Amino acid sequence: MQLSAHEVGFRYEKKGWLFRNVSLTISAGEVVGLLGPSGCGKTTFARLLAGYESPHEGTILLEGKPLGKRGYHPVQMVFQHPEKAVNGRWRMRRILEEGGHPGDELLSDLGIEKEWLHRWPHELSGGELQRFSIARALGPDTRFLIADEMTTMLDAITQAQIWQSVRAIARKRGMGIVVISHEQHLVQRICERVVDFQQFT
Ligand SMILES: Nc1ncnc2c1ncn2[C@@H]1O[C@H](COP(=O)(O)OP(=O)(O)OP(=O)(O)O)[C@@H](O)[C@H]1O
Repeated sequence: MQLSAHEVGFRYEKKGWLFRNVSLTISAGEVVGLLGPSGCGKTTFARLLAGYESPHEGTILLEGKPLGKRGYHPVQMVFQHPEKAVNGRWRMRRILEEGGHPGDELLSDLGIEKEWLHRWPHELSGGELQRFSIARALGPDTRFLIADEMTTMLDAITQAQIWQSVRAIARKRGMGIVVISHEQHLVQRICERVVDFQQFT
């Protein structure tokens, strides 16, 4: 299983090219880092990989085929601010089960306690809430996870715990991960390969 970008280019309306000629392949089970200064287009590129937007040039292929527009998307994204990604008027169980029914094994692998399922989002810490966002993104059909500054807001211990869990799950499932972060040391510690995105701008 491979997720690949072939000579991908993107521009926002009335602006010049944000990036062009991005060619990158991520294989099942691989952990790839994307580094680059703020504003160079990393999040935009991540949104293309996850199918939120379409490129103006080039193609994004999963296993050699264009990404489908319908059904469960096998490339899932987790963002920096979990509180923005959840409905504050739903309890955690409902939020978690929005896209399916994650098994007990996944919840325990991510360190999610059963008791948290009855709480409201504001009754959890940022790290606890981010574990739910990750669980929601890791449906059984997820093949690639795009972690866009996924642990930037968390303290070093929580950050390390979450990455340990996510990497273990990825190894178990053969899932690929794209790590987008400003934190060079984090990227270098957890990624097998690091791509400097600035070269495409
Ligand atoms: N919807 C949009 N419409 C117009 N311009 C946008 C839009 N979204 C982002 N941009 C611009 O595109 C550029 C790239 O943004 P993007 O968020 O992809 O960069 P980034 O590398 O992820 O930055 P950061 O590391 O700060 O999150 C920025 O200049 C941003 O202002």
